[in-house]
Amino acid sequence: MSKLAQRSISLLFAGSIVVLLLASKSSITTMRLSPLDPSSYSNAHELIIRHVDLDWTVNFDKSTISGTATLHFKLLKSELQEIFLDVSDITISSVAVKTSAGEAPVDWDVGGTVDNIGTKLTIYLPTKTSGELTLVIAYETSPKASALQWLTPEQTFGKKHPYLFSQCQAIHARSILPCQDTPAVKFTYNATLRHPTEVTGLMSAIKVDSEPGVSKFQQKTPIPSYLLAIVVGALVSKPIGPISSVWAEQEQIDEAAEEFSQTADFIAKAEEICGPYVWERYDLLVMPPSFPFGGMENPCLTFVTPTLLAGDKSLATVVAHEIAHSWTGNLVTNKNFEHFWLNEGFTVFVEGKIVGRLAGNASRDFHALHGLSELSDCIKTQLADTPELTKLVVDLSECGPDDAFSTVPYIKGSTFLRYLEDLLGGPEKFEPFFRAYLNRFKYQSVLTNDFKQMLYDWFREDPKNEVLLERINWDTWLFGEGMPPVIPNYDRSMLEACLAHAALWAENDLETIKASPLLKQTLVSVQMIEFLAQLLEKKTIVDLSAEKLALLADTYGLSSTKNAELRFRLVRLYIRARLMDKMDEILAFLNSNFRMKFVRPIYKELAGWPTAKPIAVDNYNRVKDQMMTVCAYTVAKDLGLSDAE
Ligand SMILES: CC/C=C\C/C=C\C[C@@H](O)/C=C/C=C/C=C\[C@@H](O)CCCC(=O)O
Ligand SMILES: [Zn+2]
Repeated sequence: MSKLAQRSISLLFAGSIVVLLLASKSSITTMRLSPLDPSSYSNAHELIIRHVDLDWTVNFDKSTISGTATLHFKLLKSELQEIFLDVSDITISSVAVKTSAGEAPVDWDVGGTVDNIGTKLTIYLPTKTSGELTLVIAYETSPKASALQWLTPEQTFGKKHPYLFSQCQAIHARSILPCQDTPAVKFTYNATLRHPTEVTGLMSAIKVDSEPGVSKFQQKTPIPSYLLAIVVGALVSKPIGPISSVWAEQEQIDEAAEEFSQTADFIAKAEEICGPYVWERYDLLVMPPSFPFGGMENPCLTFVTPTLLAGDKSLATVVAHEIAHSWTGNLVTNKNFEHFWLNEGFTVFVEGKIVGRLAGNASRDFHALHGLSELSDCIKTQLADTPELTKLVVDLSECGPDDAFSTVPYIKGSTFLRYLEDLLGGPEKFEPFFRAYLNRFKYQSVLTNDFKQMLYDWFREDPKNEVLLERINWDTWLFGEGMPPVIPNYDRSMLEACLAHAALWAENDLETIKASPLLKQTLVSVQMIEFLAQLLEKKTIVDLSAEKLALLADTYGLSSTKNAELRFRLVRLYIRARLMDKMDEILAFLNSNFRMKFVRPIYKELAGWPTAKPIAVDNYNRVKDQMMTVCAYTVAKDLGLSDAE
């Protein structure tokens, strides 16, 4: 973890920088900021936020949000004298304790900034307190708040109105409000949002009231801070199900409604698997192309990338994934991001079950096998220099969650659950346990041990399971590096055609390929994606030339495809073939969206091609201001640019 280990620390007192230290690796190698969460300063073992009232004004002219956050705490300890909160690039103007008698200002200071983590806000309580406590904090965010992206009208489809959106996971909520920015703590929230009258404001909550320029929201189900979300822009909506509408700019609304027409079916299957849906609404919002992820499970309003708009619903499984989060992640939440697999591995597992129920078990297994291809690619490329990040449970005491993010918790985690399901008697035995686990831990935050303990308690009811439970090598699954230690016995029927096509193109010259009867076989979109993924996995491809890739693109209609997963892989083949003639096409895809899943591997591959690297760096410098902070930061690292180290 050496490259990640360095966290620079600066001390600030009431806004002014006093000392700047660069912590040496050795002085902080075992630093854990708080007992519950290595990525948070909060003393959440001593008090917890139960409810937040936000009064926010969105200032497009300054690219800031200003207003107040009223934090309602429950104290877990008597005689508490200090409260530690997380902040990042926030300017605080006042902190007051609120009682029935009014508001009384209290002392506070900020200090101890750790790179990629943020700053500690200490609030000094005047009298020894116990029970409950309410703090009112008046503040303004920075134009560079890492959770926010501000778009000019020119950067939107409609070109008329500005646009603001947030992405708080994992630890960026601290850049939009002072809080205990740890998933160990859950709170309900109410918000009053003031914004220009011509645009619409939405949040990860139910809209309870609106008048021109003011929208009010209520989230009655407790959420961790990373699920706080806001969007303000020229948005319209279209109903797509009994509890669902899709939101987008006018130009994309019809396309989006069609692409995501299976939403209600996904919800129905998810309820069969997980239990009743508690969030009242499930709306979707199609984001601008700079949204850095495929989807974000913001409660009541999932955010999705426009790169899902393939035209044939082939990428809509991301919506099934986000729906599954309504239980796994949003109801039962990882206590800190070292146990992120409890959110993501569980969600991919449910996503697979939704696919299985709607399209059959062959599709479920194909989906899982495709996940393993993505995992293998990620381990060999993105994580080649940081094998410790291929563990299911990672150590975040030395690096920020954004640095540790990968597909490992998703795919290794879901593979582990499938292994457990197969071992312990299949879906018939495992699903009742799974539902009971969700029911037991709903509204709570959990660690891996909570899951393990419940699994043992449940399956030990039948003594015959003892011998099966003994077979589980928890240590290797949780702390072993690399690919999963056991690959379940998946149905490979849909994969075979992908392997055959990949072998054909990798092992043969043009004439042999042209004559192959395999070319008459039709592959569905998801098989096409997997076929290209398999081709990219090949160590050598015979005659990887412009002609061969032109024939490939032509044969499978790749040049004109709208499918971003296909374009992503085609572009990577162009780079592998060192096709400088294709640089415009490569850059066009690279600049068409800033979803990290796509742009990071492409930049990384360009960085490994000496002639192309300066072009990639130059392109990055030109467009980085259009990226979200997390994307700009991680791509800079992938390109080996020093300011990201
Ligand atoms: C083991 C990793 C530890 C911590 C990482 C946790 C969060 C990291 C952060 O960068 C935020 C991630 C947010 C993800 C949101 C949605 C994903 O499901 C998208 C997956 C990739 C994609 O499809 O684009
Ligand atoms: Zn997810």
